[in-house]
Amino acid sequence: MTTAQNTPLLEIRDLSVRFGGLLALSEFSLAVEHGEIYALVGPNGAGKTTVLNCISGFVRPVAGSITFAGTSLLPLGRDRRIRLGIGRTFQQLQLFASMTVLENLLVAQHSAMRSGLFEGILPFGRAPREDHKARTRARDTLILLGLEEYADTRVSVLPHGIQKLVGVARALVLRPRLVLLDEPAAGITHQDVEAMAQNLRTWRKELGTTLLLIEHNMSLVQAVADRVCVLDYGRKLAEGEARTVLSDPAVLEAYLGREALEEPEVVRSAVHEATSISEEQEARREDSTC
Ligand SMILES: Nc1ncnc2c1ncn2[C@@H]1O[C@H](COP(=O)(O)OP(=O)(O)OP(=O)(O)O)[C@@H](O)[C@H]1O
Repeated sequence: MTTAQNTPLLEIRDLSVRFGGLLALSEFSLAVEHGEIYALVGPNGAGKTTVLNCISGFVRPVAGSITFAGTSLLPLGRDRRIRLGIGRTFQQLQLFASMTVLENLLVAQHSAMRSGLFEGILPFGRAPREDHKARTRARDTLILLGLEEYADTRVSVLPHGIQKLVGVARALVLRPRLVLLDEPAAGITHQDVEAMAQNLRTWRKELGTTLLLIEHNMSLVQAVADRVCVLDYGRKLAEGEARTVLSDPAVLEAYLGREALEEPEVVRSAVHEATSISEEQEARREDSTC
């Protein structure tokens, strides 16, 4: 193992963010290892998206540092961060709805080219060989995500679950080292959640991508996350293996409120919910680590 791999791929130290009088993040620290699937969870307004926004450059913290692959991120603009290998999906998908799936992936690469991500690649039309490369990469990404049948379909007519996958494909087509996923399971069916869990494991394995995801869907978190961090009021409340962290009374209280915690039945069912990883999920987790 090289020295670079001995240090975390992403390291956040003592990050604080203010929005006017609101302290959205307070001395928040986090380290994500190479190849890890790391989940950030917590109640609404806890500060999860703010963490992702700080990493990708949409929000500037008032204090702290973020290091990615040994490079300090905070002095860098958003394009530079993408060029370093940080990809991202959004809660609001931000796809071009009137374009086809393939065109969305080509546009993503085109934008990256313009910002210098793929140095030497010229815009479409002017360099047919490079256009061919971009199309090949887009098609490969669609195959990896099982989306090839939708390549020539307009995004607007696709079901929401498929659109979410297209959002992920758009991030993965640039082959990021780290991908930030903002609620990949939001608004998708139970069946799609299963598929999403399988996908996350496949992407990690096939592309060697490290994944940092925000998620409210605890089934998905338990199925895929190597580690979980719970945020509450901008502070880290707990961190560790999903099953342990999600049954921690302090975590349950943050989600359910103190009154609910005093109701043994509520606690029992919440703990059950938080710890009931099916045998099937366990088996798949073991498969993916082979
Ligand atoms: N641009 C902004 N301006 C002002 N306040 C903001 C801004 N962005 C976030 N906030 C506030 O900061 C706090 C943290 O927000 P954030 O979106 O990071 O939470 P979250 O954990 O992602 O919530 P959710 O799960 O509901 O998406 C919230 O109180 C939110 O209202």
